[in-house]
Formats: sequence, C-alpha cells, structure tokens
Amino acid sequence: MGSGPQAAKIDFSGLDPASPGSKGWAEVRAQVVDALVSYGWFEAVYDKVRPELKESLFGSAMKELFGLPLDAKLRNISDKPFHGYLGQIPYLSYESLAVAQPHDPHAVKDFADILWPQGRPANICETVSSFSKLLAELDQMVHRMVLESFGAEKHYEPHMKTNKLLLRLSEYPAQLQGDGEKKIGLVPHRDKNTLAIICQNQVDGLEMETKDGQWVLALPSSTSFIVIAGDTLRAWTNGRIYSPLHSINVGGNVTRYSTILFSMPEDDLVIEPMPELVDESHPSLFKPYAYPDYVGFCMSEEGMKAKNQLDAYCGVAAES
Ligand SMILES: O=C(O)CCC(=O)C(=O)O
Ligand SMILES: [Fe+2]
Repeated sequence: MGSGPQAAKIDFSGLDPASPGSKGWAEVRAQVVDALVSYGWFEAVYDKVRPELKESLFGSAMKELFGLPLDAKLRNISDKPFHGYLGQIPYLSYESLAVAQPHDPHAVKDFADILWPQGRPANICETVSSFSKLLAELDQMVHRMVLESFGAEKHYEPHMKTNKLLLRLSEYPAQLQGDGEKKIGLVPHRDKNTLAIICQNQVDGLEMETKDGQWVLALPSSTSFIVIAGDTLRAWTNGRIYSPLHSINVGGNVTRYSTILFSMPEDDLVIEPMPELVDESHPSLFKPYAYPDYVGFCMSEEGMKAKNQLDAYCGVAAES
C-alpha cells in the first residue's frame, strides 16, 4: 500500500449551497464529478469549519464521549441497523457512537441525555450540532453538483426532502503494546448510503482502493475532509459514479478519532437509476430497491460473501 496517487483535492472555499451557480461553482462541480466517476472519493478543502470548532470536537467532545463507561455507551441504541453503538468486536480496534439527524440540536440533546442522564459536559451538544450543520451544507453542495452535471437537477429538491443524516463518532484506540504492527480498525467495505464526509484528528488510517486494485492511504490536511460516494449514489447515477472499497488500519501510540457524516435516503423511497441516465446505450444496471432491504441483504450470509454487494443484490446483469 502506497501513499499515492491521491484523489483530487477540491477547494469549496467561498461556495454556498444557497447560491449554486455563483463564481467558481461550475469549476468545482466539474472536479467533483470527475473525481467521483474516476475514484469515488476526493478531498474537500472546506474552511467553514473553523479550527476552534474542530478543536472542541477532537480536543474535548470525542474524549468525553469515549471516556464514558461502556454501559453508558451501550445505551446508544436504535431500532435501525447501524444507527447505534458499535464496538467490542474481538478482531477490530474500533468503537463508535451514532447520532441521527445531528444537525438538529434537539436530536443531539436527546443523544447526550441518554449518555449523561445526570448532566452532560458543557458545550458538547453545540459542538456536535454546529459541526454537523456545516457538513450538511457540504453534503447538499455535492448532491446538487452531481445532479446538475448529469442534467438531473430537477431531482435535487425531492432528494433533499428524503435525505437523512447520521453522524458516526469513532475511536480507533492507540496500540499500547507498540509492536509497530498495524491493527484492523474496519475491514474493507463499500458504504451503502449516498455520501460520507470524514473528518479525522490528523491521525491517518483510512485506506482507499482504486478501480485497478491499488490501495492508497488518504492524507487529509487539517482543513480538509474526505468525501466518499456510496452504493446509493452509484445506483442513482446508473453506475456512472463509483463507490470505492475502503478500510481502516491503525497502529502507533496515538488514538485515531474520526467523525463521519453519512447521508442516506429515507426508508420508503424507491431507489433506481435516474431516467436521465438511462437510454439505449446506457441500459439500467440496477433494479429498484428500498434502502433498508439492501442493508438487510448486506448483513445476510449471501450478502457478506458477495464481492460487490450492490451488483449481487440488484444488478441487472446478475440475473442472466
Ligand atoms: O473512520 C473513518 O475514517 C471511516 C470509517 C468508515 O469507513 C465507515 O464508518 O464506514
Ligand atoms: Fe465506510
């Protein structure tokens, strides 16, 4: 595994989701779509998240959260799969908490009250919700750019109405024995959702696979985020956008913290290639499906064995 080639580094400074088409928008849009088609991910420079906000997230909030006793963290549950605490998996150096709709201050307060019934640390809710709000704007911009560039901007408002957010707060603990060996944080996987926006505490570990099978370490700067396309975006764009395999490997004596803002369609939406991307020379590659059914398939024995889960679940070619 090497440190290059890196995917594109794309500067979103000065852009605003409320002003699509403003100066610089079309250039950034072209770079975004080019990167998502070629690699399925890119590095976004996004200076709306100020260093002080990142510091209160990684310098205190994450430490407060993961310093809680296990029984408190285990109260972070949900009736939806992958919407609550993950951890205690014997072969993974990984623990993670999840907040649904994290840009909504009430949702974050409910999350914190469950973890700290006797009173939560000062500022933790404001930190999480204001950070998520800014990243939600980046999610909106990328969504809009993708739809515009495929001539499908009329789907933007309906997509946004049914777009759900989940913030995952993850810890990959330092390796105390310090034998220098890498430990697995997360095994190679493709995200099932639409987009993921990753921020880390300047401890690397996220590895991305290129289409031709090379593994590359993602090296975001202190002002940038890694944006990854998931299988939902691949399905909507009829396979034009790629959803890359990625994994986490950690080592060394510093804990890696990351936050991942996932966007995903609401449960009862039918996902299928957008009609603008289907024609005689681009027949539909995927049959219609609902997101929770696909997540269920991915957790099944058959799904876990599949080399490419989306193709195995609803790929048209898989039928013949
Ligand atoms: O922690 C990270 O940097 C990314 C984690 C990831 O790929 C995931 O949670 O799906
Ligand atoms: Fe992932």
